[in-house]
Amino acid sequence: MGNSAIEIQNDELLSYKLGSVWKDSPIDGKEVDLYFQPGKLFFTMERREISLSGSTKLSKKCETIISCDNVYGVSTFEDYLLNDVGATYRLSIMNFEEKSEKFETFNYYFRNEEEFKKAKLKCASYNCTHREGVERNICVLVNPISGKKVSREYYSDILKPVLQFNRIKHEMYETQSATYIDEFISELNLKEHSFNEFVVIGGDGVFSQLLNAIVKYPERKMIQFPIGLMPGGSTNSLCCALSGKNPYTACKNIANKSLLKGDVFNVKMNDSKQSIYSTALSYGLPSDLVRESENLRDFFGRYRYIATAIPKFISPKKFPVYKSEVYYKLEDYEDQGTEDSNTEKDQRTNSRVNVPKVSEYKTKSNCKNYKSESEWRKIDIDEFSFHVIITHENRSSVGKDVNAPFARIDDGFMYIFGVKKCTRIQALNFLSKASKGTQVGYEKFFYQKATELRFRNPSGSYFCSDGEPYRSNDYTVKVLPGFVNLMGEIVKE
Ligand SMILES: Nc1ncnc2c1ncn2[C@@H]1O[C@H](COP(=O)(O)OP(=O)(O)OP(=O)(O)O)[C@@H](O)[C@H]1O
Repeated sequence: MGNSAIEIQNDELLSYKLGSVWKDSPIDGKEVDLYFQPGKLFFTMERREISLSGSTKLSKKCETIISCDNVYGVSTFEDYLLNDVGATYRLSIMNFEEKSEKFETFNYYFRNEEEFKKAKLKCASYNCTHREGVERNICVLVNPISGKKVSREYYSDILKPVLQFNRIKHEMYETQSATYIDEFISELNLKEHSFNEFVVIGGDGVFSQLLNAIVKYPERKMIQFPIGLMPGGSTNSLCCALSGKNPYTACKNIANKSLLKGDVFNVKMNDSKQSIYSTALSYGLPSDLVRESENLRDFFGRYRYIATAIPKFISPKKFPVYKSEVYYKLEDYEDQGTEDSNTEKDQRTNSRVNVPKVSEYKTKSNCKNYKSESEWRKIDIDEFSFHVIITHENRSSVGKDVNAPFARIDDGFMYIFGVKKCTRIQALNFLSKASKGTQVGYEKFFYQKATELRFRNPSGSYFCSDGEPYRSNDYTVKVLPGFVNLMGEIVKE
């Protein structure tokens, strides 16, 4: 927010006057005119009378500017005050003050009912309570022990005020144990609660638990519910792909209900156990680190992986090598109708409107027709330091590194990437390159796009998926394109 009379007066022709209003109070508020430049600004002009050599002229001075980038909602109210004022017509704008990281609300009281009704229509796209004609009702799941233990704060200080301002119904539940989500979903009575969306404030692990819990009950169609994420966990890889690292951006995507179809993958083990994952399936060093670091969670928190990794890099023992036979299929597809959807999506991004959203647009991943069944091909490497399967770029909220810059959550593919058998020095070299994002060209690095992967690993070996270890040496992984409705936008950094 700022004051710039000249800029606004030049731009005034592009603006729509919402009405003549009292600022802050219908009784003794300042009289101003409220303007709106769609996707850009709300601003007010103060009307003042100035005397010029005996005659009086009306002059206008810009009074308040609110950038749409910082608007988290616009609500309208028809209040009836029990005093002389009678009916009042209020338009409230929720603004995020970046410097103080605080929300503030601007209230404008219309003098004229007709103007208020027109203003309400003009700002209709800011009505976040209803999307696609349906009243929203969100089940918010908060993991109080994940990551830096900020999930509760993210709920009370960011999400809750934004949902309340936008009059979006929600109920919050804190996970009470490691099995809470599974039990919660199995007992959830949708007739009683009528939820139609989920929000997870926590890490990749709880999101994965939710996904696996809801697919167990296909008849309840919860997989159709949009799922929003706020980065309360240690790594928040999926949230980083949807909203970046900033909890406010994540909250805005939830308020907007900005939807995209996210790819996940399905893992089938030799004992026919099957699960759905969203973040990463790792084999080799990272999977050992996850297993070995779990008992350090209480002491080191999100730094437990680093605490476990350091001894591996300084120990005189041989640097670990992991055998693995990897086969992949890459089915080709035809892209249909993506031009329209991209144009619409670009317009949305360019408009810089915050809370309003384009509710329906085709996403890339629902527009694919597979052309041909491809054959299994073997990756020409048998010994690795590690390999990882992901469906998105795998950015962590802790560091600046991006593990798979070639992957996007809605591109319809998964990717296997990793480091071939290497020495300790080469591994350190890789880490240094990865921290600068230059690992893709490194000779020890490899990656392969795939629609299906099959693994044959030494017996007794483990892999880790979404932070959970599994013992299996024979497993198949298949991408499920556009399987889950996620609230977010592809992060471009
Ligand atoms: N109240 C609780 N007590 C003990 N464990 C819990 C509780 N609530 C959730 N959990 C477990 O915490 C684990 C980790 O959760 P989560 O993924 O949110 O955080 P994280 O591991 O810190 O972050 P990330 O997955 O992004 O690295 C999950 O396996 C979940 O089952």
